[in-house]
Amino acid sequence: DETDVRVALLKFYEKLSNNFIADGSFGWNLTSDHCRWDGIICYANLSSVMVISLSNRSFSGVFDPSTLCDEESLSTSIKRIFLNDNAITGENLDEIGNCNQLEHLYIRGNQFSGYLPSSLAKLKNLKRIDISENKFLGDVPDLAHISGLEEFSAQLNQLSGFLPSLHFLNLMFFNVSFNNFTGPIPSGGEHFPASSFMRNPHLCGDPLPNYCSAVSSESSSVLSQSSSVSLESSSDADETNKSKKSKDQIFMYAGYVLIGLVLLVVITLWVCRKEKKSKANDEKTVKKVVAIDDSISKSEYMAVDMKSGFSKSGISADDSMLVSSSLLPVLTSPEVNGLKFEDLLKAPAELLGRGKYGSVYKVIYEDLKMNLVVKRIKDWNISGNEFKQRMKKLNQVKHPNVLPPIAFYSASQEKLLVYEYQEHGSLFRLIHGNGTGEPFDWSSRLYVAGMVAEALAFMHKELHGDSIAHGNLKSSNILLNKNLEPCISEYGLMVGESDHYQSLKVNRTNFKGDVYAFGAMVLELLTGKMVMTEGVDLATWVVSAVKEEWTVEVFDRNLIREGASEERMVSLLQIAIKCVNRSPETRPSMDQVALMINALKEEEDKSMYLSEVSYDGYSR
Ligand SMILES: Nc1ncnc2c1ncn2[C@@H]1O[C@H](COP(=O)(O)OP(=O)(O)OP(=O)(O)O)[C@@H](O)[C@H]1O
Repeated sequence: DETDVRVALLKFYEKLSNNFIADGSFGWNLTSDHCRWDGIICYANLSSVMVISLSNRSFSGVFDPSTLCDEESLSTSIKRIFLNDNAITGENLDEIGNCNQLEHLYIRGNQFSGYLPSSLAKLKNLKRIDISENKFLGDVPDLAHISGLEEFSAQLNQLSGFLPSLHFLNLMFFNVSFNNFTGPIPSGGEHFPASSFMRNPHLCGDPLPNYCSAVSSESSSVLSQSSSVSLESSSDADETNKSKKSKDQIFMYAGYVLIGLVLLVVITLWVCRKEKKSKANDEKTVKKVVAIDDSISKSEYMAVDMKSGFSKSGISADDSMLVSSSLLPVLTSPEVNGLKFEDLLKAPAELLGRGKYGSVYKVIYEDLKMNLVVKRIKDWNISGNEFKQRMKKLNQVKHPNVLPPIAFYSASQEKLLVYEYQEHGSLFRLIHGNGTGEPFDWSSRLYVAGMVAEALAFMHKELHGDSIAHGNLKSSNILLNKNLEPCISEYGLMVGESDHYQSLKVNRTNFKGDVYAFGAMVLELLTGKMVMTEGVDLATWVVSAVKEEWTVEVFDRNLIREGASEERMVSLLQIAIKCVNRSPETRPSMDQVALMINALKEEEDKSMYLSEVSYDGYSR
């Protein structure tokens, strides 16, 4: 009953705030509706609690899960608990296992200590857990049977023992760096970057640079059956390994010295001959240019734009000859292994778009199962080396709703990026019509907004340290993949600020710039209007319409006609308006945005479910 729920929540609050008796200042008291308390989100039309969101509130007391999870109406309703970035302690978290609906548990950046509760294994619905930046000790309970787990973040603790074997292929976030884990990285772990495992002195195997010795692997398989066996055999193996390594190192350094000497001789010879050859080279260059142009004109399918685009480009004849015999660095797809720059030049191509910063071509490459898209970026102010580093970095960060480049090419004046062609078009086409009159209903729009927000939040989190934002987020860069799910394309190709944003003085090339662009895109979804039409900016128009209390007028007529929930459309509008705040510091982070949209999605799902149930005559 509701009073029991409030009593339980107040008990939880008192412990969290160090026995500070709730005085109502926080909005929590026995007589008010708990669904309106700060930090509590309930299901739509119900009084059951779905989310407890109390991150970053300076709590320094104890998290006692029994206060929540022993109260039946809470344990069967709570899906998400967020207590990040407080100074909360807690050693006995055992009762958390009774909150069996829990999907997200975020307690990052607190003072938790002691062992992780084995009852975590009972949370069969768990999707995301972040216990990083605490002082947890000992083994991680076996979570292998929780097949829906998407995130396991446990970095910066004092956890030890063997790594749990999780369903690595389903995991989107995994990080156990800065702990004391031992033994080989379980299979599937190699899909994550080394930074997910680093600073665990006794971990070994792919993707870490240190191999596992046979002894340590064997002992690990024995040890994995019995966690109380000593680690002596593995330290013997370490010794053997060390002496083997030092011999290997001597050979390696000798090799380096030899290669260095050979290089020195080659360079000296080359410098001496260069002067003599320079005259002859001038003649050759002319011949090479002719040869390249010949090969292009021989290709009967090549679209004129692509041909002239490439041949007029800043690629010098020497560069072109060089790449025509070398392969394009392939990032993800093994299917394009062996792809050459020359192959791209020869393949039939169709211009998809030409912008201020370059052009995009669809390339039909018959040897592959897929069609390709080649994005040519001109005058990108980034060195070849930086570009390669960036591509490598982006390649390490994978999200199912972010389209990765599959290969790239870098020359002095331009860069090429190769993507897989997505035949279902872009979000821009879906919103502004493609002539087919396909309906784009409210729940699909909300779904798209939520998915893009989650994917962007993921990229921001993973690339925070490298400061790589999307930089050019807009509906034409959201493509529908083969499952018709939205996919963010062109992440990290910061090509400067696009014109209309420049006029608004919005810096797009940082994370808060992405938040602005995301907000503008959500406004486009809600209104069905272009982000910029004849110099009028959508965000400014919407904000002034809302001030004038014309809120309902801004929504796309199709949404009104469909009978979409006005309450939830207004909630999404308010989230978007927060994102397009003129002051970057005031904009929420993408993590917060994703959280808000997901809560809205849950409300939408719940209300659809309720209306279906009452329609079927089962309810009340
Ligand atoms: N991988 C892809 N598959 C299918 N269509 C794509 C792909 N990449 C881009 N496109 C489409 O090609 C068109 C041109 O892309 P381009 O990136 O030049 O346009 P833009 O996003 O409007 O401009 P820019 O990104 O340069 O600011 C767009 O309609 C875009 O949706």
